[in-house]
Amino acid sequence: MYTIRTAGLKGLGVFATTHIPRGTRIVAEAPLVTVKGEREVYGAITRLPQRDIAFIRALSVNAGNNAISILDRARAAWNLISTSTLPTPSIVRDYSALLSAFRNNNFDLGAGVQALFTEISRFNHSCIPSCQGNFNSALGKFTVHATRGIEAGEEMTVSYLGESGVALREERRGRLWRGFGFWCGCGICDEVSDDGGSEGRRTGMRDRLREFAMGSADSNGRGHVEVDVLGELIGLFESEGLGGRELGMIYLSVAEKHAHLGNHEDARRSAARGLRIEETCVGSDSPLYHDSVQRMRRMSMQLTDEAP
Ligand SMILES: C[S@@+](CC[C@H](N)C(=O)[O-])C[C@H]1O[C@@H](n2cnc3c(N)ncnc32)[C@H](O)[C@@H]1O
Repeated sequence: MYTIRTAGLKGLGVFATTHIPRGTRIVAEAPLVTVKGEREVYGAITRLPQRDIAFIRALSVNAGNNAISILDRARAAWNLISTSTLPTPSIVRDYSALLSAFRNNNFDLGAGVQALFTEISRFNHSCIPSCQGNFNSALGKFTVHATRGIEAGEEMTVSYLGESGVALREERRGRLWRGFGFWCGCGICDEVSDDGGSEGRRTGMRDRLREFAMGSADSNGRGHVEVDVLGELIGLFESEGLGGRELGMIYLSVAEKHAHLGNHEDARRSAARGLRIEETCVGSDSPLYHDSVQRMRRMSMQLTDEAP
C-alpha cells in the first residue's frame, strides 16, 4: 500500500502506491522500543540488538531547537552515573546522539509512554494530515488509518500535535520547533493569503469560543448555545479537512448535549456519526472505539428511560 522514499527537504516520507480509501488501516506496528521519560532512552536503546541500534542511529535528526544542549549533556552524565556507567566524553556524545534521534522520531502512546518504530517513524507531519496514528492497546500496536481518501503517489502524513482545530500557524510552528526542531511547511502553514483561508477560519472560531466561555446564558439557554458552538467547531474541522478522532469526539459531545435537551433523534444521529468517524480512525478492534460505544450506549439507555 505504501513505499518509503525521499520527501524533499523533509527527508524520507511515506507514499501511497495505490488509491487508499478513507478508514483503511495502513499499518499496525509494534514499537521498536518504548520509554517512560527521557531518562530511560539511552538504557532502553543500548539494550536492543545491534541491528536496531544501528537503525536508530541512522534516523533523521534536526539542528533545530531540540538539538542537545549543555544541560542535556550534564543530565546525560548524571543519568549515566546513576546507572553505574562511566560518563566518558564519547559515551556522553553517544547518549546525546541517541537522545536526539529519539526526540525527532518518537510517537506518543499515551500514559506517558513514547516509542520509536521502524516504519511509522517515517511518517512526516502535516497540520492537515491525511492519516491518523493511535495506539491500540488490545493489539499492543500503533496503528495508522487514512482519515480521507488518498491518491496513488501522494505522501501520507499524520499530525504530531493533538488536534484542537483552532491552533494558529505561529502556535503550531512554535510547538513543532520546540518539540521536534523543524519549521513546518505544510499546506496551511505555507498558505500565502489568510483572507478566508485556514488562519482566518481558525481565528474566527477562537473568537467564538472565547465569547462563549465569557457568556452568561442561563443553563437551559446555554445548552442550546453549546450545541450551536460545537456545531460550528464541527464545521471548522470539516472545512479544514480534519477528519481525525477528535472530530468524532465532538460529535459524541453534541450527541450528549442533544440527549440532555431532549432532542432524541438528533442525539442518535450525532452519536452514529461520531462512532463512524472514530471507527474510521482507530478501527473496530480498538479499546478507544469500544469505550466510545459504551459511552453512547449509556446515553442511549438514558434516552430510553426518558421516553414516554
Ligand atoms: C518522525 S520523523 C519523519 C521521517 C523523517 N522525514 C525521516 O527522514 O526519517 C520527523 C522528522 O521529519 C521531518 N519532518 C516531518 N514533518 C515535516 C514537515 N511538515 N516539515 C518539515 N520537516 C518535517 C523533521 O525533520 C522531523 O524531525
